[in-house]
Amino acid sequence: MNRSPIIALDFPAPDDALGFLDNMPSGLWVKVGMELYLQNGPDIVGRLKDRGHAVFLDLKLHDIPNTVGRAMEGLARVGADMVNVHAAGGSEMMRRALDGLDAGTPAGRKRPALIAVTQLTSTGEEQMNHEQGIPGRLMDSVVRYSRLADMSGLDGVVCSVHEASAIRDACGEEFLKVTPGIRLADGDTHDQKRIATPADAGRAGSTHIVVGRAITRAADPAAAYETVKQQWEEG
Ligand SMILES: O=C(O)c1cc(=O)[nH]c(=O)n1[C@@H]1O[C@H](COP(=O)(O)O)[C@@H](O)[C@H]1O
Repeated sequence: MNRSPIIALDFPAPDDALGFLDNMPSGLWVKVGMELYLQNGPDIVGRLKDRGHAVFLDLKLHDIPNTVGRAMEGLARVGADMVNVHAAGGSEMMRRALDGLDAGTPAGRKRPALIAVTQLTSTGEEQMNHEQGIPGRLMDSVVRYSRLADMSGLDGVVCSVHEASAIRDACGEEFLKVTPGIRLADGDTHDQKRIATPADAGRAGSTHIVVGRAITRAADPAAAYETVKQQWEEG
C-alpha cells in the first residue's frame, strides 16, 4: 500500500468521481462509500482499479455474523483493497467477516484488508454517553473496540487522529489506524466532531488518512491534495 492520503469519492455517480480524478495525479488511494456504491453498484471499483488506483470500499457492515460473513464473501470478488465493518457488531461478527473474505477472495489475489470502525469521527463523548449509553471517556471506548478488532484478527481500525497513538500502544505499530476527520487549518468542520490536521495525523501515527471535502470541494483539488500529503509527511 502506498502512503498517500485516501480521497473519499463522495459523489452521486461514477462520471462525477471519474471526472474528478481526470484532473488528479495517477496511482491514488481512493474511497468508495455508500453514496456512490449503493446508487451505482460494484462496477465503479473495477473501473478505479483499471485506472491504477487502490480502493477502500467503505460500506461499514453491521449485522448478524452470518449475514456479514456471506456479504463479505461476495464483496471479496468486487476487487477492493480494503473493506470495513462496525466493531460494535462484536467479535463473532468480525471473525465471520474475515472468514467470508478469505473464502471469497479469488485464487492468486490478495485478501482485502479488513478494518473496523470504532466510534465514528462525527460522534462526540457526550453523544456517546447519552445516546449510545456508553459511560466514560470516548478514548476508552475506541481503544476497547480496537483491542476487540485486534483479537478478532482484523488488520486495523477506523478512528480519529486523537486516538491513534493510544491504539498504537494497545495494538502495535503494524495495526492499521485509518483516520478520517482531517481538516486543513481553518477548514470547515462540517458534520465531523473529532477533527485534526494532516500534520497532527503524521505526529500521532495514523497509517492512513481519509480526506473528502477538504480536497473534493477545494477550488483547486490537485493543489489541496498536494498540501494535505505534504503536511502529513512533515507531521
Ligand atoms: O469509515 C470511514 O471512512 C469513516 C469513518 C468515520 O468514523 N468517519 C468518517 O468520516 N468516515 C468517512 O470519511 C469521509 C470523511 O469525509 P470528509 O469529512 O468530507 O473529509 C466520509 O466519506 C466518511 O464516510
